[in-house]
Order: sequence, then structure tokens, then C-alpha cells
Amino acid sequence: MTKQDNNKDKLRVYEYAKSLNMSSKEIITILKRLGLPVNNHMSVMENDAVNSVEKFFKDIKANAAAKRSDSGSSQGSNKPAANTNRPESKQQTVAVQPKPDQRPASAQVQTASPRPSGSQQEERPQGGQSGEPRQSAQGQGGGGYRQGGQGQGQGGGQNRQGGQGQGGGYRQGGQGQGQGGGQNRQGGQGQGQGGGQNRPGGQGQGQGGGYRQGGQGQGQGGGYRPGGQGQGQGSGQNRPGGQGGGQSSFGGGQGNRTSGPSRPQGTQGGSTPGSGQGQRSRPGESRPNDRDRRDSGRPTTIPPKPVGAVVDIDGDDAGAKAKKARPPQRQFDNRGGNRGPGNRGNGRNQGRGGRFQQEPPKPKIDNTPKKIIVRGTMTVGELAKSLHKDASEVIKKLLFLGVMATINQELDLDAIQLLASDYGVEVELKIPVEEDKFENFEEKDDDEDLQERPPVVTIMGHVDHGKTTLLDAIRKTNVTEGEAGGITQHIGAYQVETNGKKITFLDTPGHEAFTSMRARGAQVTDITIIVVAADDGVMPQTIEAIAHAKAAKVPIIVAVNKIDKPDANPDHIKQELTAYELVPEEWGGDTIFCNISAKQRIGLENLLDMILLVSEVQEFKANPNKRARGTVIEAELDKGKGPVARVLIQHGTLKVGDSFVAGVHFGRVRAMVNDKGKKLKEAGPSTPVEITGMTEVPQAGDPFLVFEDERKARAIAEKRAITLRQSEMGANSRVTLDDLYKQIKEGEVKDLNVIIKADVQGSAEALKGSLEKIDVEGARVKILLSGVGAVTESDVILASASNAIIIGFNVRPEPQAKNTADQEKVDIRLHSIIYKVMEEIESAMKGLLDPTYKEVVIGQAEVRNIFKVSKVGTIAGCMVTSGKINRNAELRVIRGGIVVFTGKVDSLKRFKDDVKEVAQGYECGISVEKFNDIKEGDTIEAFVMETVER
Ligand SMILES: Nc1nc2c(ncn2[C@@H]2O[C@H](COP(=O)(O)OP(=O)(O)OP(=O)(O)O)[C@@H](O)[C@H]2O)c(=O)[nH]1
Repeated sequence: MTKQDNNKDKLRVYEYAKSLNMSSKEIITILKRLGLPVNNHMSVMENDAVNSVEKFFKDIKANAAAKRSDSGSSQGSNKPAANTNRPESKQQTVAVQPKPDQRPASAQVQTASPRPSGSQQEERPQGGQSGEPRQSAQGQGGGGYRQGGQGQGQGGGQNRQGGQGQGGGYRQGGQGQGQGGGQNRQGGQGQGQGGGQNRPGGQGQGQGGGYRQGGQGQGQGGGYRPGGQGQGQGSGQNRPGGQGGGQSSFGGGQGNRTSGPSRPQGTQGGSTPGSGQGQRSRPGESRPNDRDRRDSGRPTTIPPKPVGAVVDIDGDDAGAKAKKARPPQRQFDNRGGNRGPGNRGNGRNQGRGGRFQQEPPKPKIDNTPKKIIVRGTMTVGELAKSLHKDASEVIKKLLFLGVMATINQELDLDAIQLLASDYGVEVELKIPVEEDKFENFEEKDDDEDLQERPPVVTIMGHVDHGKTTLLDAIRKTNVTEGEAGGITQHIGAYQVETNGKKITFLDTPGHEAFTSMRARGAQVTDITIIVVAADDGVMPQTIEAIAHAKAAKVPIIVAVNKIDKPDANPDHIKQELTAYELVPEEWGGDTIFCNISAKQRIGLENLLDMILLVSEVQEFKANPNKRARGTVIEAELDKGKGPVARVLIQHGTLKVGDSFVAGVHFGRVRAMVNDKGKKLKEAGPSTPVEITGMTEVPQAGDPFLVFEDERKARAIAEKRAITLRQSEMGANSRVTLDDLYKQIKEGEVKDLNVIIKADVQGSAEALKGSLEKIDVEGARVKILLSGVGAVTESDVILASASNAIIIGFNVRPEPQAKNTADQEKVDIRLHSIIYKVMEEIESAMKGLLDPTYKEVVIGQAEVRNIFKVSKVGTIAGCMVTSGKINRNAELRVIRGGIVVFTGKVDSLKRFKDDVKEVAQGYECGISVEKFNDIKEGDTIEAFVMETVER
């Protein structure tokens, strides 16, 4: 005032306003209301203008004082009514109208104090008591605030004009309750209770009292912002003494507004953002002090005004922020008495609160998936994408986990799982099978997709027992008339039809093909027919064939052939075969025996019926509705057609144009013919076809699979070729006695499969009986085959296919068998003493095998001439056929694959000279120590014992 006095002459509106801590606009408004001339903030205020304004204020004060005295010091007394009629009400109007928006209706005194919790509401100088800035306001304000505190406060404040107020919790989810009664500005009386968990959707209640003009008001304001619940009740005479209840802006507050005389409706309870309570104090009142406070309520009708209309999210200083943020045109929220920024001028403080209906900040749509499918490692970028996150966010998370990563960095499965779980996302692992190892997996089919398919049959048996004749007979018998003129093609297999059902025969008779395919991992045969000539009986290859079929666990049908022959004795065959666990049904067994004559075509129908019977029991099925998978049964380079592969389709359907991989080669089906030479467009399960369109020739037994396109097929084929080369160089995975114990321990080997070849049947039987008794730690010896004679290539292939070892008892492997065994890494153990075999096998199974020495064959020589020299003995004139013969080597004499003597070199000569060794391709004379029974055609094998490192 002093200032005013001093400058009355030149006092300008803005200066005057400033001295009152009001805005120029407010003063201008008052001046206009009072009918005094004023243009703008620079207008000079004459004395009378100043006086008028002061009087105006004085009246207000007087009213306030009167009101106070009426209401006593009681807080919250609502006696407002009385005030309503007071002169102030007039002023109210004045005050309000000019800045409707800012001084909203609800004066809320109490929202919590801005500052530290519990503090008194206002920041005013007066501290504790909520001040009335201007006029002896009294107040207590308390409220949890800002920091999530919980606060309760009571405050009565007379803002400006004797309000009372209380403030409740605020901002940060605090919970607060406040009661306050305030007479804002103009002697109003009010009570306010306010509690609010603001921000985050708390709940709050607030009651606020009247303001401005002696109104009375109660307001309850609820929490807002995000969905809080709030209730607001308010009765107030705001401005004009209305009464109202309000609702807070957003969160679902509820409020009632009720009649209000003036302004729009009364105050309201809910406050906008900030406090749980809703009242808003008038500008005047709190103004200076109220800074920081936030208030909420806003008159409903307030026109949108830029100022103060802030969406106050924080309840805090929204004012300023809001200004910036707010869009040019806002829409206020008319509901409830929320909004309303507090006071304009001070907007920063109180006022803000306004809410407009600015769209509530769009809730961020959380599109984080519930589950992601992971098929292997992923880069940070890929993971972020599948989580619907920014890569930077994922990188940040990784940083928190102590991992510095870039967007292209690969994350392993653990890291992926960790990150995903951090987002609450489930990870489903779908690690793709290694497609290049497609023989190791097979798509699972649902039962309903499976359809019956023709059985695939292989015919095996001893030489000349009639296999080929039988195959031909079946083929010719069943060629349907008209089918390619009855001319069949050799494509490795053919199909016949009997009783409306098809049967596929592999037309490479003999177990070699069968077993070599099996050795390559291909098992194409469903049923085996063992042909035994009724006039001959069970022969070595018959036994081998049985062993092969059993090793492959393929059902056996015995075809007793040549029954047309006068000396045929089928019963004798049955009798013999019982020794191999093939017992005819009529004798209580479960093996089907068919008497046939392939030559005379007798019993063929019955044989086919039996095949169908077995296949019915076995239920051979496949899903024809998927990509084709099969096995190459033969392949060759045809001069005209290029590489040709004969393939047996086992699953799915092969179509012309399909891209495929066969073994380590790829191709695209250019043309396809069946066994009748008929061109096919597609071929289903169990169909043998010949296809062209390959770049190279695959091998029999190679797996065949169709891929989606040629590019993929090529890539897979290349990968397989690399893998093949690596495995060829790699370790031997076959069982050997040296690592048998290890394999048993690792569970890789449960039975030790053994093939016995001995010099005589008696030895083979004895050995078989002894070995079968060995049982070490649950592992047993399983004899796949025991026979007489040298170890043949066929034995080696069987061993290879069945992961068996071969024991040669007084026999040697044939040269070809030896090569194959080296190639296939089949372990052949050669012995001449039964108990040593037992010892070795048992020790190997117990892990005690510790052969310090290993026999290494260094060379072989063929005996071409025999020279008998008196006193010296027999000298064998030899040609060294492989390796070398060393003077100090041990040697054995082999005749017809059987070892006839083992000893040492007595003398080794080249012409007449003694030499240390003779290499391959040279002739030499060898005499064997203590052995003169060498014969032309014998083989002398030289070997040394080498220390084996274990
Ligand atoms: N009497 C008579 N002879 C038969 C019968 N089946 C086959 N043969 C004859 O037995 C001989 C051998 O027949 P193949 O069909 O070549 O015998 P295989 O088992 O295929 O012989 P390999 O191919 O050498 O293993 C031929 O001369 C056939 O004519 C038959 O049922 N009765």
C-alpha cells in the first residue's frame, strides 16, 4: 500500500496489480466492474480508482470478518449460507467473471500442500497456518504429497479471506485425507476433506468448502488421472454461492453438482489432477501462497481459456508445462467441477488443474505378445521385433543384465528366455530339426492321415534255390493284361496285384542288397521270403539270410521251393529250420511256410495271400498326403537319360516337378515311370519309380526326400556332402571290443552282437554256446550268425549293418572282406583258442580288456611254387601280393581262408640271398619255422604285434 500511496500519481495498473500480487487483468476487471475507465495494464490508475479498488477489497475483508465472527473459529463450519447473501457475493461475481477459467469455482483449500508431505498447505510465508495470504487466513493444511507419502492434514485456511482448508494427499499416490473448511476469499466457509491418491488412480475424497464468496461447499474429490475413483461432493457457494459436487476429471470420479446459484454450478468437489480434493481456491485467496498447490476443481462453465487449462497430470506445476503442451484448441471438460486451473495469474500454483478434455493421454497400447516362438538364436533386433519393443529398449534391458549388445548381436536361447520373461512373455521353443539329416527324423502323422499301403517284400535264400525264378514267376503271373504290353522294366522293384491289393517286390534277390541297404540306414523291406529248395535243404546262405532278416526284425515267410522235384522233402526243410527258430504254425510255431514250385508256378497264389495276411497283421500304413520320402534302390548313369534313380517311395506322394535330395545329390523330377514303363505324374507310398532329372548318380540305399524348391534341395545336398566327408574322416562309431565297455556304460550297447565264423561246425557251435553264457552287468552276447568258412564280405556287411563284431575262429577274412571291414570299421577278432575268445570278450565287457599288443598284418604273399630242399625243409616260392614280408615278422599259413599254421619266418630269400624284407610285387622264397606242409595256393600272412596305446 505504501507503494501505492507513493505512486498514486503514476500508478499503473500492472504496478498496482503487482503490489497486490494480482494480475493486471484482475485489476482491470475489477476496475471495469466498478465502472472505472481502464484500457490495459499500462493504464494509469488515478487515486479514485485506487481508492475504489481498495474499498472493494475492504468490503470484502469486512465481509470476511463478519463471516468469521459468525462462524467463530470453528473450522469447517458451514455457515455459509449467511454469507451467501452478503455483499461479497457481488464481488464474487466480479471476481469470477473476469477470469472464469482461472478461478474456478471450487476453491479448494486443501489439497495437500505441495511441498513436502505433511507440511502445511501453503507455502505462504506464514507457514503453518495456511495462510491467508492476504487476510489473516488461517489454515492448516497437511497432506501427503508429492512423494507418495500418506498424509492427513487438516487445515483451515482462510485464504485470502479467512478460509479454512485442509489438504490431503497428492501427487504421488499418496493417500491423504484432508479436511478443510475454507472460507475462501470471501468469508465462505467450507469444509473440505480430501484424500487422494492422485496420479495413479488412487481414491480420494475431498470435501471442500465454500469459497470465494462466503459460499459453503463441500467437496470430495477423488483421485484422478488414471482411472482413480473419486467422489466429490461439494456444496458451495462459489462464486456466486452455488453448491456443487464435482467429480474429478478423469478417473471416474463422481460428483454431484448441485444447484448452484451462480456461476455455473457450484464448486465441485473433485479436483482435477492434483489433489484429491477438490476444491480450488480462488485466486485471490491463495494466490501467492498457493503456488504449488494444485487444485482441482473448475467451474464447469468456464470457457476455455488457455491459461490454466492444463492437463495436469502431475498435479504439480502444470501450469507452465501445460502451456506449452497444450494444443491450441482445447476442450474443457465440463464435467464435474474439476478442472479449472487455479488462478490464472499464478497459474503456476494453484491453478492448474484444469482439465480439459484434452484427450486423456492415450493409454499406451500394450501390444506385448503373450508368447513368442523361438526357433534358435536371434539377434537383438529380431527379438525386439517379436516382442514388439524397440531394439533400444531391449538393449537397455541387456545393459541392466550386464550385457553390452548391439542390435545385430546374436542372443542365445538363455538370453532370449531371460529377456522374454522380463517382459512376462512366454517362450515356445521350436528348434527346427536339422533338415540336412533328414533320414534321422520323420514327420509324425496323425492316425487319421494314415492309409494302408502295399507291403514291400524281399526274396532271399541260398544260391540256386530259385529266388530269381520265383520273382519272375510272380511278376509274369500277375502282370495285368494290357499293362505296357506286359513288358516289365527292371527298375529294382515291381508291383503285382492280387485280390485287389498290391504287393511290391524288390527284385534284387539275395541278402547282400538287402543288408547293404540296411548298412546304409535304409530299411525298406516289410516282409522277407526265404526260399529254400526242398531238394537241397538249409544251406549256409539260407542261414545267413535268416540272420539278416532277424537282425532287421523283419517278418519271415519260408517258401519251400522246387516241390515239383521228385526228391523234394518239405518236411525235412521245416525240421531243419526249427534250429533257427523258424517253427511252422502246424508245429506250434508262428512261421508261415509255403510249399511252392517257382518253375511250375505252383502255390504262388497262396504265397501272395500269405504275404497279404502278414501285411494285414502288421498294418503297414503311410500318409500319402505329404511330401515324398523314400529310398534309392538302384541308380545308374544312363547314356540317354543321364543319371537315373530307382526310388521306392515310402511316405507321401512324389510328383513330376518335385525338387528332391537323394543322398548327397539333388534334382528335380523331370520324368517318372513305373515298373511297367508307364509314365506317371505322381507316385504314392510303396511305389517303385524310376526318375530322371538328377545331376549326379546317387547310391543304392540313399535316403530320398522332397524339398520345397530346387534351391533348398541344392543347399541341403551340399550340406550333406560336407557332413559325409567329415564323418568319413571322423571317428568310428561301430562297436569294437576296445571301446565296448565304454559303449556299454554309456548305454549305447546293451547286447554285443557277434558273428562267428569258424573252421568247422563243431568249433562254431562250441564257441556260440560259450559266448551266449556270458552276462556281464546286464549286457549279453547276441550271436547274429555262426557259420563255417572264411569271413566273407557278406559277413562284414551284416556286422556293419547290425553293429556287430566278427570272431574268426581258425579262419581268416577274405581279402575283399578285409577291405570292406577296414572301410566299414568292422572289428574282426581272429582266434584259435576258445577260452581266449571267452576271456577277451568277457574282459571287454567288464572294461578290463587291456590288450597291450595288437596284431598288425604287414603283408601277404601267395605261394606259387614249392621247393623241397633236403635238410632245409620246404621253401615256398612266393609273390608278395600286398604289404611286405619281414624277416622278423610272425606269420601264418592260410589255406582256403582257414589258418593251417601260425609260426615264425625261418628264412627269407631273394634268389639266393637272405634279405630283411621283401616288398609287394617281388618274388621271394620263404621257409616257415617248424612247418613244411606248405602247398601251392596257400597264403602266407606276415604280422607283427604292436603295442596299443589305450
Ligand atoms: N524243378 C524246379 N526247378 C527250379 C524251380 N525254381 C527254380 N528252379 C531252377 O533252379 C535253378 C536256379 O534258379 P534261380 O532262380 O536262378 O535261383 P537263384 O536262387 O536265383 O540263383 P542265384 O541267382 O544264383 O542266387 C534254375 O535252373 C531254375 O530253373 C522249381 O520250382 N522247380
